[in-house]
Amino acid sequence: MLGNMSNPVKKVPIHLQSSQNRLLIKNGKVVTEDDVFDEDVYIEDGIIKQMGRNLIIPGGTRVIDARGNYLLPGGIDPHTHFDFEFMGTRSVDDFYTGTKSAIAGGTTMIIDFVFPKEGESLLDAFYEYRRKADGKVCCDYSLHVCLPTWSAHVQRDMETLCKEHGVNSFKMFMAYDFMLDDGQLYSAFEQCQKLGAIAQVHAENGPVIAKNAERLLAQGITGPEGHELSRPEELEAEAVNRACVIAKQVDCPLYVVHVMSRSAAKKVAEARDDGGRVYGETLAAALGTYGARSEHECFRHSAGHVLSPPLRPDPATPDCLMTCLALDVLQLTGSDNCTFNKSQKELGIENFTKIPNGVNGVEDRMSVVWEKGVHAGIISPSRFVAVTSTNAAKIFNLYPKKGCIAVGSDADIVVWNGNAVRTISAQTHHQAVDFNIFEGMQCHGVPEYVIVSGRVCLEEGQLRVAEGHGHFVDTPVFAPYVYEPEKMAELKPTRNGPAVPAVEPLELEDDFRLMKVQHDYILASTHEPDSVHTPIGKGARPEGQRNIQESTFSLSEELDTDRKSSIRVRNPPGGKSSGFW
Ligand SMILES: NC(=O)NCCC(=O)O
Ligand SMILES: [Zn+2]
Ligand SMILES: [Zn+2]
Repeated sequence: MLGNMSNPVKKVPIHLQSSQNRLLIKNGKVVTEDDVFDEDVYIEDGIIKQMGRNLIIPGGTRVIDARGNYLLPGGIDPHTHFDFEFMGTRSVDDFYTGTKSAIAGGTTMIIDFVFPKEGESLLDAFYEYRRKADGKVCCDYSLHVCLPTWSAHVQRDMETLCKEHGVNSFKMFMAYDFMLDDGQLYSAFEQCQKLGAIAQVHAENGPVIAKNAERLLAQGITGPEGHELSRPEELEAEAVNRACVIAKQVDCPLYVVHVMSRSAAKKVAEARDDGGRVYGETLAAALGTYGARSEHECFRHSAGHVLSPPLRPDPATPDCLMTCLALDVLQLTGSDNCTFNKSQKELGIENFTKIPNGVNGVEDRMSVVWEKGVHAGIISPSRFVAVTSTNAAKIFNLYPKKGCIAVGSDADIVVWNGNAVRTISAQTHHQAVDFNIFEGMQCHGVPEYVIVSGRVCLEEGQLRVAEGHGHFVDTPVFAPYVYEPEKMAELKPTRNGPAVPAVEPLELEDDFRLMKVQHDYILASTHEPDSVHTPIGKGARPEGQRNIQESTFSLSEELDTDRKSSIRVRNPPGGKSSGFW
């Protein structure tokens, strides 16, 4: 007997009857950082095994029809803070809710930050984060390590972390009580360079912020509006510049986390023009919203938008930062997901300096970047892939295991419907936090399927994550993209497999078209047929969308020769951006 009403035999969904470790995704448009092409993708045991048409595959393989949709490499969020003790409280999204939400939005890997408590060694803090995360993560993850102090012990632990624990990035703060001074930054950068690691900076001028805050509080400005007033964008730009100058002294690659303003982005561009190995990350928050909301009368609402560096009041900032991503002035997007509920934000109800700093974004980053970038006509789908996935994989030495769809790579794939629309809301998001800075935003770009290491975790709106399914992934030192960029051509996977002979870079004309939008220039990949990619150009924007000219920034009338060559090679340590500003 098969079963009865009191003891029914569970009906097994058809797709689970086939072997769960084999999957064929058919009829999708594979998007890479520099191409879009029609190929099927066959996955076995979590790895992409074959790509092409008319593949010969074993019987019993589950088939997903991705017709009309893109296949994107799963997003890599290089900046999250799950289960983070900070400003007298703890962020509410932990490694389970955080990675679950990431997957719901099309992100299949995160990189979090180990933050040592007072008196705790870097190594003990690292072990503690591994304990917190392993067993909870629903997708793969890696760890950066923060340096809240500087000492010989810290220096030794950095070496151990790099040599024995798969860490290749260290974050230093130029603000907060735990900031390093310039001499300490110099020493920390020097150690990073020696180890083949990447130095990351939170760039703000801490001492000047403290003075500003003191003055504002004395004037009776105690509410959330004091946050941005105490941290104007020139203090961000000054610190970015200082960090770049110090890194240059010791030839250390520098990654500027959360670039939040036009002024700071300009400093990143200048450092890159000057030959510096400098990489800039901006946030979904900075691209999807701006700072006017900190004047909102409701404390929850304005405090909910408090992060550092702050959202900027200039409404042109989001488009400016997106254009910086388009032009490779900035290379990647993170979320800086660091979420606090109403009662936690209220720790600062009488004093804005005590509002726990942080916002959401891990779930919505992909949709926000698609909406404000691709749908708005500023970046192509290929550039979207670069700034949401591939560049993070390259900088942190995870490529080509992560960050691309290629034979031999991990099967972290998103079947992405660029035309479907969803409305972001705290009522429907998967995060633990009770607020969403993107509340009400309509986003084109919805993941139809999210495949994490070969496992289908999202389909038909149903999220089926597995707690503990993810693994810690080592980030080896001396990332070729950072330390030996000339080797990148050898690493680039072909459609048939990982090993390739070096290829000549494409000529500019083959790779991009330069289009004039009234008085502004936009770069767009020429690889997408117009049938799948919104054409960019004067009058070509879908109805109701803002023309780029409404922003207060504009690009130069002509890009100079150096700029063109820097665009051609995509990652131009030293490519010029003169004329952009
Ligand atoms: N960004 C922020 O306000 N909170 C998280 C900590 C940090 O990244 O500085
Ligand atoms: Zn920071
Ligand atoms: Zn952060």
